[in-house]
Amino acid sequence: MTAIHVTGLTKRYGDLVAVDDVSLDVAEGEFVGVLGPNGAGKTTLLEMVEGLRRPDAGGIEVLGEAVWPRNTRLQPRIGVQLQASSFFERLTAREQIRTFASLYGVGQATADAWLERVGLTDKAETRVEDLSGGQAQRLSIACALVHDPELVFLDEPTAALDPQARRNLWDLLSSINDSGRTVVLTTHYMDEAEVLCDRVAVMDHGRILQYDSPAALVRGLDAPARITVAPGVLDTETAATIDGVLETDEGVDGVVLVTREPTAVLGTLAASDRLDGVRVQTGTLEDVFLALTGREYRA
Ligand SMILES: Nc1ncnc2c1ncn2[C@@H]1O[C@H](COP(=O)(O)OP(=O)(O)OP(=O)(O)O)[C@@H](O)[C@H]1O
Repeated sequence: MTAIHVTGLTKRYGDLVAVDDVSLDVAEGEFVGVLGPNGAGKTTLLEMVEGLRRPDAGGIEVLGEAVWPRNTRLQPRIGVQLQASSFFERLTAREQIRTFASLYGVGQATADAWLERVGLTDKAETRVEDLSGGQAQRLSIACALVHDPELVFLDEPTAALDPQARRNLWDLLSSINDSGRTVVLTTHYMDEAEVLCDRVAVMDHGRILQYDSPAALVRGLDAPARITVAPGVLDTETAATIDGVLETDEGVDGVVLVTREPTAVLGTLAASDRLDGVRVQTGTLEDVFLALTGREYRA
C-alpha cells in the first residue's frame, strides 16, 4: 500500500514559491529522506503532508486518507517529532513522555519502555532543559513514537549534534523502521541520507530534482571510481599501464587510479600484491547534487 501520495503540491509565501509542484509517493514500510540545503522547502513540504500547513495547490493522501481539509482521524496514526524547543518546560524526561502518552491514552508503562528504548532511563528524573542535545533529540523521537504510529515524520532529527552524536542516533533511527513502520525524515546531511534511507528525494528551491535509492542516484551519475594506492607502492608510470586505468594522479595519500572497471583494476593490484591500504571511492550524493544543480552542496 502507498503510505503517502502527493501530487502537484505547491506552497507560496508572497512571491516565494517554497514548494513548487511536488509529486511524491512513499510506500508503506519505506524509509524516505528529503535531502536539501537550507531553505530548499523540506520543512514546508513535510508540514503540509503532516496536515499542519495548508497547501495552495495539490493533493495529499496519507495512509489512504485525504489530509486536507484537516483530517483528525489521521492524528493517532502518525507521529511527528517536535523540535526539542517545544517540550513542556520544567518537566523531567519521564514526565515529558508520560504527558505525551496520556494525550494519546497510552499507559505509563509504555512511556517508560520508550524511555528505555532510546537509552534515557538514567536521565528519567532530569529536567528537559538539562538534557544534552543528543538526549533531547532522543526524547523527542520517543515522544513521537509513544502511541505506536504507522507513519512517523522526523524533521532534521540530528540537527545541531556533533558527528559522533549523529552517528549514535542512526541506529535508533533505523530501528524505528525495522518493524515495518514508515519513516520520512528531512536532513541536510548527505551521509545520513545515504546510510539510512531506502529512497532519497533531492530537493532544491522547492522542487524535487530526483527521487531514487542512494545507490541508483549515484549510479545514474556514471562517475568513474577512484582507487588510491598507499604511498610508495606504485609509481604513476606503472599505474598508467594497468588495463582499465583511464587517468592517474599523484596525491598526498598515494597514487590515484581513475577507472570505470574497478573490479579488474583491483584484480591486477591484488595479483602484484599491491592491495594493502587501498581505498576505493565511487560517487557520493554530493556528486549527485553537483550534477543536478551545478552547485557544490552546502549543508
Ligand atoms: N512562514 C513563512 N513565511 C514566509 N516564508 C517562509 C515561511 N516559512 C518558510 N519560508 C521560506 O520558505 C523557504 C523554504 O523554507 P523551509 O523551512 O521549508 O526550508 P527547509 O528546506 O526546511 O530549510 P531548513 O533546512 O533551513 O529548515 C525558505 O526560503 C523560507 O525562508
